[in-house]
Amino acid sequence: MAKSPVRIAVTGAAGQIAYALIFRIASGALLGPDQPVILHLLDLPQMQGALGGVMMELEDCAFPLLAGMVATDDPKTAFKDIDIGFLVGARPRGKGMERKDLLGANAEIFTVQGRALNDAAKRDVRVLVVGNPANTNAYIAMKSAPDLSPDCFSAMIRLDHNRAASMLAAKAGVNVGDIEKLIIWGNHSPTMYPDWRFAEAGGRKLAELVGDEAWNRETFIPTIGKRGAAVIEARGASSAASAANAAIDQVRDWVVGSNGRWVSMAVASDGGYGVPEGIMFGVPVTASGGKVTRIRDLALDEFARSRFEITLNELKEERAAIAHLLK
Ligand SMILES: NC(=O)C1=CN([C@@H]2O[C@H](COP(=O)(O)OP(=O)(O)OC[C@H]3O[C@@H](n4cnc5c(N)ncnc54)[C@H](O)[C@@H]3O)[C@@H](O)[C@H]2O)C=CC1
Ligand SMILES: O=C([O-])CC(=O)C(=O)O
Repeated sequence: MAKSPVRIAVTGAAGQIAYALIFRIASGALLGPDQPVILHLLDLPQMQGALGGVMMELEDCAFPLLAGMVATDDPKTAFKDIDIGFLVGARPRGKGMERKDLLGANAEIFTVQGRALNDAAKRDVRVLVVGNPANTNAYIAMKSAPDLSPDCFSAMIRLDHNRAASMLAAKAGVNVGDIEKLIIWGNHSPTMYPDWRFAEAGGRKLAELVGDEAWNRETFIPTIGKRGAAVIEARGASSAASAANAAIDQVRDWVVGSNGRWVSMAVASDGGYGVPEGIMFGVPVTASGGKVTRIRDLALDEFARSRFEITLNELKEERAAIAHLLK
C-alpha cells in the first residue's frame, strides 16, 4: 500500500538555501524513493511572487513523490500539521560579519515561528534550525514552544561535521565515507570544537594516521571554524548547496536513521558534559525514527576541555543576549 504523505515545511522558501533544498526533498533524497511529501513553503509577503516561480519549477520537475504544495506568508498556515520543519528563513551574514551579529536581526523570527509551531505542528514534529545564529535561534524556537518536547528541535551543525570529514579525509588519504566517530562540539561559529580524537577510518585512528597534533590545533580546527567566512569571501554569498546538503543529511539521519554511526547534532542539552539544560549544543549522537541517543561520558583532556569551555561560554552569552525576548 502506498505510504501517506509526510508534510514538510521549509521557511525562507524563496531564498538560496531553499532553492538547493526543496527540489532534493521533492525528489526523495530526504525520506527515500517511496515516501510522498507535501511541501509547506513559507516566505515573506514581498517574496510570494518569487516563491510562485519556485513552485512553477517544482511542477515542471514532475516529481512523482510531490503530493502537494502550500505557499504562504503566515507561519501558522505553514506549520499546520507538519511532521518536519526546516527553519531556513533568516538574514544571512555578509563579509566581515560574525554569525552572532545576526542575533538582533533574526532572533524575533524564531519567537514568532516557535509559537506558531507550538500551536499548529504535529506533537512529534522534528524541526531543524538552519538560519543563523542557528544554535541560539533553535533555543529561542524551542523555548517559544512550551507544549512541544525539547526533543522536537535541533540546530544544524552537520555542515561543520561534513567540512571536517572532507578535510580529514584529504589529509589522511582515506575515503570520506569511511570516517566514523568525528565530533563537532558546541556552537555553529568559529568557537566550535572539531574533535578528531575518536575519529577513525577502516578501524584506524585518524589522529594516528595524520600524526601531527600541531596540524590539528593550528590548521584543522581554525580552518573548519572559519570555513563559512571563506566561502562568503570567495562566492560573495554564504554557503547554499552545501548547507542544503547538510540539512538533508542531518534530518535524514535523525528521522530515517544514522545506522549506528555517530553524527554531530546540536540538540537541547540534558545536562550531559556539564552543559546547562536546554542550551543547543553540538554533540555526538546516533539517531533513528526521530529519536536521538547521545554518546555519553567521552573523556575530555585538558585541551579538549578548554575548547569545550570556549564554545559553551559563547552559547551562554548568546542565551543571555536574547533572554528578554523569552519573557
Ligand atoms: N546553520 C548553517 O550551517 C548555515 C546557516 N545559514 C543561514 O541560513 C539562513 C538563510 O540563508 P540563505 O538562504 O542563503 O539566505 P537568503 O537571503 O537567500 O534567503 C533567506 C530567505 O528567508 C526569507 N525570510 C526572511 N525572514 C523570514 C521570515 N520571518 N519568515 C520566512 N521567511 C523569511 C527571505 O525573504 C529570503 O527569501 C541565513 O541566516 C544563513 O546565515 C547559511 C549556511 C549554513
Ligand atoms: O558562514 C555563514 O554565514 C553561513 C554559514 O553558516 C556557513 O557557511 O557555515
